[in-house]
Amino acid sequence: MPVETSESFRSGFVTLVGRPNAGKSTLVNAIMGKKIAITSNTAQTTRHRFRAVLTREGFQLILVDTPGLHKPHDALGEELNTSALKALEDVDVVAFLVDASKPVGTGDEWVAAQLSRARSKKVLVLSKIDLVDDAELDRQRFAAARLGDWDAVVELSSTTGEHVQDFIDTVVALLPEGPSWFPADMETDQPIDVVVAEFIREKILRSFRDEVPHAIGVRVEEMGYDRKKDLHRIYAVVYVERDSQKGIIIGRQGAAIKQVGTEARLDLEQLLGTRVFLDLSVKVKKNWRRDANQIRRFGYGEGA
Ligand SMILES: Nc1nc2c(ncn2[C@@H]2O[C@H](COP(=O)(O)OP(=O)(O)OP(=O)(O)O)[C@@H](O)[C@H]2O)c(=O)[nH]1
Repeated sequence: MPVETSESFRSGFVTLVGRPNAGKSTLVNAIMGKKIAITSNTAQTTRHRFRAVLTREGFQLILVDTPGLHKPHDALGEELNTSALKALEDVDVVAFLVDASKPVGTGDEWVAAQLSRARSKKVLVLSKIDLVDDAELDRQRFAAARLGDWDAVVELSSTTGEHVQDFIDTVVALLPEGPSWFPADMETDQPIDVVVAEFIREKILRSFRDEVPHAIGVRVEEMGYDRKKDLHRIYAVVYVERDSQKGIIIGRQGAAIKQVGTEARLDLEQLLGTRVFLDLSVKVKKNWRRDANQIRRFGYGEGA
C-alpha cells in the first residue's frame, strides 16, 4: 500500500570547529540572528558543548559550538579537548572555520588532521572576509582548500552577514532527511542560568583581557522573576584564583565591577526581555582551574 509521504524535512547536528578566535561563536549568533553564544577577543572563550537550534520551514539545524581544538595546558584544556573531539563524532556536518585574515598555519593543519577522522560531511568556511581584499582571499582560498577534502566551501562574514544565509543553505542541503529533534520554538538547550553566567563572564573577559585571562568562573547563585515588576533578580558570584585578581575585578571603590555589572545587565535585559537587577560579588577560590571536579561544579566541561 502506498504510504503517504510528507514534505521532506531535513534535520541534523552541525559542529563548528577551528582555531581559537576563528569566529565560531560569532557565526552561531549570525545564524541565529541574535546573541546566544558569547564572543571575545580572548582565545578559548567557549567552554561548553553549546547547542543552538535553528528551526525553519523544511529543516531543523542543531549547532554544536565546540571549544577550540587545543593542545591542553592544564586540566581545563584537557576537558575542552576531549569534549571537542567527542563533538566531532556523530554529527552530520562539520564546518571548519579558517580565519581569512590570518595566514593558514600549523594550528589549522592540526585541526584539519583531527577532522579527517570524522565521517561527517565537511564544509570549509573562510570567515571574516570583510577583513581582506580579493587577492588575499584568493591566497587563503587556495591554502585552506588544500587542508582536506571538502563537500562544500563557503566564504562569509558574520559581522556584515554576507553569505551567512548561503552557509545555512549549504549545510541544510548536506543534512539527512529526519524529524524535528527539538520543539520549534527552542533555541538553546543550555539552562538559562548557564547562559546568564556566560554573558557575565564575557563582559569580564572583555574588560580585563590581560589581567585575568582565564582565571575566572561565574556561577549564578540565585535567579528569580518578579512578575509584578517584570524584573529578573540575579545574584551571581565571580570566582578568581588570587586576591590580586579580586582587587582588579572590583576596582577602585568598586568602579570596575560596577561597570561590568552595567554592561552585563544591558545584555541580560535583551536576552530575558525584562528589566534585570544584577548583584555581582567576587570570591577567591585558589587553583579552581586545576581541579577537574571543580571545573564540573562550575558547569564547564562534560556532564555539567
Ligand atoms: N571583522 C570580523 N570580525 C569577526 C568576524 N567573526 C568574528 N569576528 C571577531 O573575531 C573574534 C573571535 O570571534 P569568536 O566568535 O569569539 O571566535 P571563536 O572561534 O568562537 O573563539 P573561541 O571561543 O576562542 O574558540 C571576535 O572579536 C569577533 O568579533 C567577522 O566576520 N568579521
